[in-house]
Amino acid sequence: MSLLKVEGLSKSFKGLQVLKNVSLEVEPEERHIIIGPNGAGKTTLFNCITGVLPINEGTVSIQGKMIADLPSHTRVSEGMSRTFQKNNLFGKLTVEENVHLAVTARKSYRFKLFKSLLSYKDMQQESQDLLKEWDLWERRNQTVDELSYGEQRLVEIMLAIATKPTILLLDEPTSGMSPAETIQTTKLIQKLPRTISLLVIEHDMEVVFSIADRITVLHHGEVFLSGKPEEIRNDQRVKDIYFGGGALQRAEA
Ligand SMILES: Nc1ncnc2c1ncn2[C@@H]1O[C@H](COP(=O)(O)OP(=O)(O)OP(=O)(O)O)[C@@H](O)[C@H]1O
Repeated sequence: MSLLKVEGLSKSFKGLQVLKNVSLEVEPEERHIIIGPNGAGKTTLFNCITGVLPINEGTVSIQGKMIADLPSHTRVSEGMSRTFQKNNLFGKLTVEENVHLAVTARKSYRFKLFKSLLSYKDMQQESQDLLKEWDLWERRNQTVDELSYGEQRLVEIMLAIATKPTILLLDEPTSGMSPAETIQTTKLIQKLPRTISLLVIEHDMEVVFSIADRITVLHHGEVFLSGKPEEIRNDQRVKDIYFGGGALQRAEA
């Protein structure tokens, strides 16, 4: 059974149809990347899957459970977590305080009946482990506002991981990052445990091809093609219509 299944999803804004009959699946352990030009509807698709926007038609399910009518915040308890294109962090708090809040929120949400059993030390340890795994240990006492944009994006991914998702949606995780930060972030995403399935929007083709098990091409709000990275890379229509050859050729180099 698919972990995430989207079927026949359509979305319009005041008569402008932005998504048309979109269907896609994410299998357990899969790393599924969505590509497509600006305005193709990628972020709108994420907003519909995560419940930030209501959908007009179609279904969204996680492990067979229909979630299209669930409010956005309750989808975390179904194992879904996401990052946004714009940071969603507490800028005046330190990096460690941000991660600690995310860990605490998850634990108190899942175990609210047993609050007295929660160990502050366990949560602190979990926060510190995350900071080390995500190469942010040296930055732990700095406020988020003091970090570079790329580091802030890294913190945001780390906070999404702190909710212990089974499926993680990353919206352009490397956008606005320096080349070095992009390489670092790509490596960290590659190192994520396979117990976290990924659905990722990404423009950087080198990042796409170094992460993807499967790629879906979205074009004018419709699924243009979906397949294994090599099928997408070698598809002449994708090369011609989408990238004019350039982006894919750079990724091949
Ligand atoms: N809230 C909204 N109201 C009206 N139109 C919207 C809204 N959100 C998105 N759109 C329109 O929907 C279309 C798809 O936008 P979307 O941001 O989903 O594309 P995208 O593929 O994520 O683009 P990008 O790669 O630039 O982030 C665009 O034409 C956009 O103007």
